[in-house]
Amino acid sequence: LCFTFAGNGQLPSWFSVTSAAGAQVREMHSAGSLSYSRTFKIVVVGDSGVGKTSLTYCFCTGQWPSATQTTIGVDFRERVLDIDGEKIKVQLWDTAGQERFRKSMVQHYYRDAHAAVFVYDVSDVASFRSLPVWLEECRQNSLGPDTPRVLIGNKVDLLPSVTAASVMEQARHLAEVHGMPFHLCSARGGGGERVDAIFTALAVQLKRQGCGRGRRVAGSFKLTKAKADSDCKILLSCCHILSVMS
Ligand SMILES: Nc1nc2c(ncn2[C@@H]2O[C@H](COP(=O)(O)OP(=O)(O)OP(=O)(O)O)[C@@H](O)[C@H]2O)c(=O)[nH]1
Repeated sequence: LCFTFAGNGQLPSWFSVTSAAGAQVREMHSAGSLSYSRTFKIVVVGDSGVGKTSLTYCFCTGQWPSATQTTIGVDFRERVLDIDGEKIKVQLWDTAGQERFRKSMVQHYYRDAHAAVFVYDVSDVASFRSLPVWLEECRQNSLGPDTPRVLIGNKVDLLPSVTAASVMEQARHLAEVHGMPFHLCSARGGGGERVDAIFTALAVQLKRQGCGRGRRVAGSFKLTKAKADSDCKILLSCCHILSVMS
């Protein structure tokens, strides 16, 4: 119900070479058998419907999701990138935008996160106005100004309006004030490359900052922290579903 390990062996294994901020990045869609030396945990937050699921799906699978459903609790999507010769798992935590599906789980989403991605919908001013709330939630969970953060204005494929343009200016300003890069993109039709570039650049930045060391031994599937993490997440999300249902 809650878990989508997109790309886990479901996708054609292809990769291409590109560069992000001067780094050599081999992009490979994650397969279950791929080994990696460390994991970057990135939380993706924003109002319900801004496109968090679509963006994370797009990055991890290279495809546009034919349909999405409101996220309950959290979804996990992963992709292994080869950055400067090191295989790194980029784990995107696609969190629920709706308050009733977050509740007491919030602190677990943020625990040990290396970066946060804030998303708003350029066609929905309210989703932009909510950003301070998401920034504050992150700050309260130890993802403050020292943590790499990115602001994304999604759905630029929708017709531009005067309001959208003025909101973009305000978004630029907000990003500047909070010291984070601001990107416009679309998870829909043809926007995949841009989405790729945004998340890849963030992963490169995390590598340069030395994040995620000492998490998992490459190729080892016995007693790994990743396995324990994964089991923990399943348990936590089950508890959350039960609490929502009751
Ligand atoms: N036109 C357009 N529609 C998009 C884009 N990204 C997402 N959508 C649509 O917006 C709707 C919501 O997308 P989701 O990805 O489910 O949004 P979300 O932020 O994950 O929502 P919650 O799970 O409720 O927090 C869906 O109908 C998507 O198809 C985009 O870039 N352009």
